[in-house]
Amino acid sequence: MMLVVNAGSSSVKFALYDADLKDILSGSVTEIGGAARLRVGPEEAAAAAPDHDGAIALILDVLAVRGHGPDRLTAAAHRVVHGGDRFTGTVRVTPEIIDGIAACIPLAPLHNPHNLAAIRALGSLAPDLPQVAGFDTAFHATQPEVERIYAIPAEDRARGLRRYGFHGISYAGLVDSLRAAGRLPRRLLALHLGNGASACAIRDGASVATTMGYSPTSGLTMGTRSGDIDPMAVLELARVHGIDGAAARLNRGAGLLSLGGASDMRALAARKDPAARLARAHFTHACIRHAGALIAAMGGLDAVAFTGGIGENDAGLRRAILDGLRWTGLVPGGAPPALHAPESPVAAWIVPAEEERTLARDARALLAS
Ligand SMILES: Nc1ncnc2c1ncn2[C@@H]1O[C@H](COP(=O)(O)OP(=O)(O)O)[C@@H](O)[C@H]1O
Ligand SMILES: CC(=O)OP(=O)(O)O
Ligand SMILES: [Mg+2]
Repeated sequence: MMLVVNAGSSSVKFALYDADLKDILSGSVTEIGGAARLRVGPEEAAAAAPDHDGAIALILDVLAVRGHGPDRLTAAAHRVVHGGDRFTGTVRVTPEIIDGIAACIPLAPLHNPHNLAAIRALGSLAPDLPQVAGFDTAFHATQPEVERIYAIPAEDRARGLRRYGFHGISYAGLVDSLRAAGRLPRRLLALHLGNGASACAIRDGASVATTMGYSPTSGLTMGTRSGDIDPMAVLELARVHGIDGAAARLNRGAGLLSLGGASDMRALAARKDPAARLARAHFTHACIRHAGALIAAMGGLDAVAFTGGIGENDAGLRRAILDGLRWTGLVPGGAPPALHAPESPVAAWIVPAEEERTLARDARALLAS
């Protein structure tokens, strides 16, 4: 039995699979630090999870109570968000790998610490349990050099200052799902819209360009992250608030939270005041504007796919984004999971994020090799 742990910026999701990757149990702790909720299978309830460490401990407790303690596991697989230059594939966790993941913490402060916390918590409960790490950055290793590099001096580029891209486990799973359904188009615009949000141009199943770069702070407007902001504005923030203060503002105090007073899209959708509307409008505009650049980067558009908590659930926001893409020829319509009218030359789909299953499949392949 394999346990998969997916620690995102606002949630920790988990799934248990048997040796054939059949589902045994899955669940999540969401809205960590806010009105946290624990879901185990079909049951959902309010939970005490003030932070990610609390959420991970809660999940391990719940699993143990249900007879799925660490002693019953044969392997664990973890999502790790930033792999830097070092990790471009799934790896077996060793002390050196843990050091390598820790070295990437400054690049993904909302993620890598929690990814490591889950690895360490299981490592101390079950020291002999094989653990595997899959990286969000790996899917983007196919991007061309012009997309990958920033136009900055060579010595700074040599320090690893380049675009990496994230949500790669989600995009890889999405490509697999569409391919399995016989619907993988040549030029796909994929939007992973969750607490963290990004979009990716995928040509023939491979990443060509994406909105996130050096860190998961750039690109689209997010729950608490700014998305794109001029580098000189970042320096001004650092001058006024110090470097750590600027980093905290850009990662934890910006985005929907700064515009609408809440980071949670569902909460914003329920409000009708101007601040909530502006936050949703900024998010929508960023998606449409970046979509244009991504469509150009892959030379046109055959299909759009929405995934992530917002992408899968917020019909109003999806409609607004698709309306903004009518210039591509896309005609919104149809019945979910299809989002396009029968005559539309461009398709659109909802594709549930399958990060846990994708991690499990990769981990199983690695451990079998
Ligand atoms: N029904 C819904 N309508 C609008 N937004 C939703 C809905 N369900 C979930 N969301 C939003 O999805 C986001 C969380 O997405 P998720 O992918 O689970 O997060 P994470 O990035 O932490 O993995 C939150 O902003 C949440 O409000
Ligand atoms: C990379 C990233 O932003 O992940 P999440 O959406 O899970 O926060
Ligand atoms: Mg996520």
